Amino acid sequence: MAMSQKINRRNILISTGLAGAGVVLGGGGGYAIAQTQGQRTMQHNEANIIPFYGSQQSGIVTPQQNHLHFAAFDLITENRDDIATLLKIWTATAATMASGKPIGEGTFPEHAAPPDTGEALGLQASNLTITFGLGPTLFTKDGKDRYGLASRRPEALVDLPPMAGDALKEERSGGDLCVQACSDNPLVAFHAIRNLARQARGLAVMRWSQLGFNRTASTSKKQETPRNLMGFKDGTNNLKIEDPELMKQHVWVGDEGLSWMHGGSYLVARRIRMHLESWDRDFLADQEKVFGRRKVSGAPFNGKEEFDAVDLNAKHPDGTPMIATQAHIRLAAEDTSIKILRRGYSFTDGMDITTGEQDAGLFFIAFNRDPRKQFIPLQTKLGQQDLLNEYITHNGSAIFACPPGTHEGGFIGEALFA
Ligand SMILES: C=CC1=C(C)c2cc3[nH]c(cc4nc(cc5[nH]c(cc1n2)c(C)c5CCC(=O)O)C(CCC(=O)O)=C4C)c(C)c3C=C
Ligand SMILES: [Fe+2]
Repeated sequence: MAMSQKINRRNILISTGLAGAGVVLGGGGGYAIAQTQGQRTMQHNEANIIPFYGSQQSGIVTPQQNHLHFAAFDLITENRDDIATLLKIWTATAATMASGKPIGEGTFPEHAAPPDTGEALGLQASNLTITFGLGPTLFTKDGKDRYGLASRRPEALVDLPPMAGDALKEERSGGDLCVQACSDNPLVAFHAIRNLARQARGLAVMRWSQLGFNRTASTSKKQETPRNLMGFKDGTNNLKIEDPELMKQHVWVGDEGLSWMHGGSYLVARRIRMHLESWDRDFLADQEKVFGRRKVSGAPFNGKEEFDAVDLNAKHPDGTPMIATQAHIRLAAEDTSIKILRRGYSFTDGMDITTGEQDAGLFFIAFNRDPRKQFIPLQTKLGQQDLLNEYITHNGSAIFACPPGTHEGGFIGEALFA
C-alpha cells in the first residue's frame, strides 16, 4: 500500500467512485461536486473565488456571503514570536482555503494526521473569506503587558464599556484573536475554522465560537435585502460597497493612529438573543412600531417602498411622529454622522434547556473606522431607549482590530511585529 496519497483530480474521482463517469474538469482553483441524475460531476468555477491577498482583508467590503463560522481564540503561549508564527501559518492556510485548494497540497501521508481534515474536499471555494482580528487582551491583560506590545495597542481598540441592558457572558465574550469565516457553503466556513483551530494547537485555544446562517444584512446594492428572525428586512439602509467614499469615511482606518492599523478596520461582535416566543405574540402594528418600518414591504412609515428615504420629521395629521421616538431606526439613524457597516447573521444554538425557549437571534457584526465614535455611542443610545430591548438580550460581546491585508509571502498583522 502506498505510504502517502496525493489528492489530485484523478484521486478525487477514484475516491468518489467517479472514474470514467464523464466528468467536467478545469485547471487549478476550486472544484465542485454537483448532483446530476444520481452522478456527481466535478465543476471548476473561478467565479466564486475571492482573492485572499490584497491591500485590505477580504470579508469586510466583500458582498456578504450567506453563512458564517466565527471563532475567538485565547493565546496560551508566553512568547511573542509564537504569535507572529501562528499568524504566518494562518495567513498561508487562509489563502490556500480561499482559493478552494486543500491544505498541504492534497497530500495524505498514511502514518500522520492528514494536513487537511477532508470534509471540504471536492467543494468549491464558495466565496470563502477569512478575516483575522486582534483583541485588546493580546496587548494588555489584567493590567499586564503580556508580550511587550502594550505600547502598540491602538487607542481605538478600547475595552467595550458596560452598556444598558447588557447581560454578557464571559464564555461568549472577548478573545485575544478572532477569525471570521464567511462562505456561501456552511461546510466550507466550518472547515476553515476547524483547520485553523487545529493549526493553532499549542499556541492558542478556541475561547468561543458562533455559527451563523442567512446573512442579516446586504452589503452590496446588487444583493436582495434578507430578513432577520423577527421577519423584518434587515440591511436596507446599511452602507453599501458601491459607495467607496462612505467606506473610506466610516469603515477603513485612515492616516490616524498607529501605522500598523492603516487600511484596517475594527470589528465589533455582539451575540443578541431574540425572545422569539414573546415577539411572536406581539401584534403586527406594535412589531412595526418597534422598528419604524413595515414588516412585509420593509418601507419606512413615511413611505411606500423599501428604499424610500426615512423621514424622521414626518408626522401624522394629529402631529404625532410617524416613526416613534424610541423606534429602532430613529435611534439608529438620527445622528447622521454615525454610520457602520453591518455584516451580521442569524443564529440558533437550539433550545435553552433552562427555559425551554429557543436560543436564537442575531449575531451582530459591525465594522468601524473607530468604535469610540460609532458602535459605542450608537449602542449606548439603543441600549437605553430602543423599543426593541423588550425582545432582545445582548449576551456576548467582543472587539477586534483587523489589520490591513497582505501579499503572498507576507502575513496579516506583520507590521505590528516588525
Ligand atoms: C449598535 C448598532 C446596532 C445594533 C446592535 C442593532 C441591532 C439590531 N438591529 C435589528 C434590526 C434592524 N436594524 C435596522 C436598521 C439599523 N440598525 C442599526 C444599528 C444596530 N442595530 C443601524 C445603524 C440601522 C440603520 C438605520 C438607518 O440608517 O436607517 C433595521 C431596518 C432596516 C435596515 O436599514 O437595515 C432592522 C430591521 C435587530 C433585529 C437587532 C438586534 C437583534
Ligand atoms: Fe439594527
